Amino acid sequence: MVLKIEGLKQHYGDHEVLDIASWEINHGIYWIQGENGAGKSTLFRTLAGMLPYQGTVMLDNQYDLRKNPVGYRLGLNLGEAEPLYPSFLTPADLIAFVAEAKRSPAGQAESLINALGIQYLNNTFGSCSSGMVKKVSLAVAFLGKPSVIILDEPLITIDMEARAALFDLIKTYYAAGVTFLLSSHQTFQQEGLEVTQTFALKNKTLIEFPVA
Ligand SMILES: Nc1ncnc2c1ncn2[C@@H]1O[C@H](COP(=O)(O)OP(=O)(O)OP(=O)(O)O)[C@@H](O)[C@H]1O
Repeated sequence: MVLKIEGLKQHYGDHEVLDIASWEINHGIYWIQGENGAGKSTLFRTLAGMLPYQGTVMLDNQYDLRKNPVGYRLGLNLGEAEPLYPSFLTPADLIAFVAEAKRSPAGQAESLINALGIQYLNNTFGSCSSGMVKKVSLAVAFLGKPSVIILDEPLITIDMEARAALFDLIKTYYAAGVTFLLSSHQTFQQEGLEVTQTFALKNKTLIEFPVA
């Protein structure tokens, strides 16, 4: 089991967004669909350990998000839908910082930077285009040796070249054993990406999609 959720509840104030009794996945590429506001980003942020939650989240049968936060966080990366970084920071600073935190192997950051065509590494985020910020956030999501990479709306704002590079990266990392959770309002099919299973986030929970 790569990822297992039990009794997961999530709310903002009185507004309950997630109520997932049980969900588990093995190695694969999973497409998480859902209407605007269904709770996809909330689920991903919860799985990334960014929000307090009720329930249990377990990675690789051994890292409980609450009990083994360091092992868990080394094993699961999130690329946010609309990443925001301090405007004074540079992509070079951010990538170096995350590479160290995620214990990234030598040369990995450079190869991701090249693959995604990230330029102007030493200009501040304040002067980067939104597509460039997104590319940096995608590179950062691959750093280290994660077991799971979650990419929330990975296709927004990036150009065709970066899109092709991203799908190559997903295929390469998947072949090396990484599991992906992807959300997108566009289909992945035309990119030649074989999705293991599709789920829809509906009525606060994850259901197999299409429903049999
Ligand atoms: N920080 C927050 N505080 C309060 N409510 C929030 C917050 N973030 C999200 N919500 C609410 O939680 C619900 C789920 O939002 P979420 O962003 O997780 O949905 P989503 O499925 O990712 O939507 P989209 O497809 O539009 O990105 C929405 O009703 C949203 O208004």
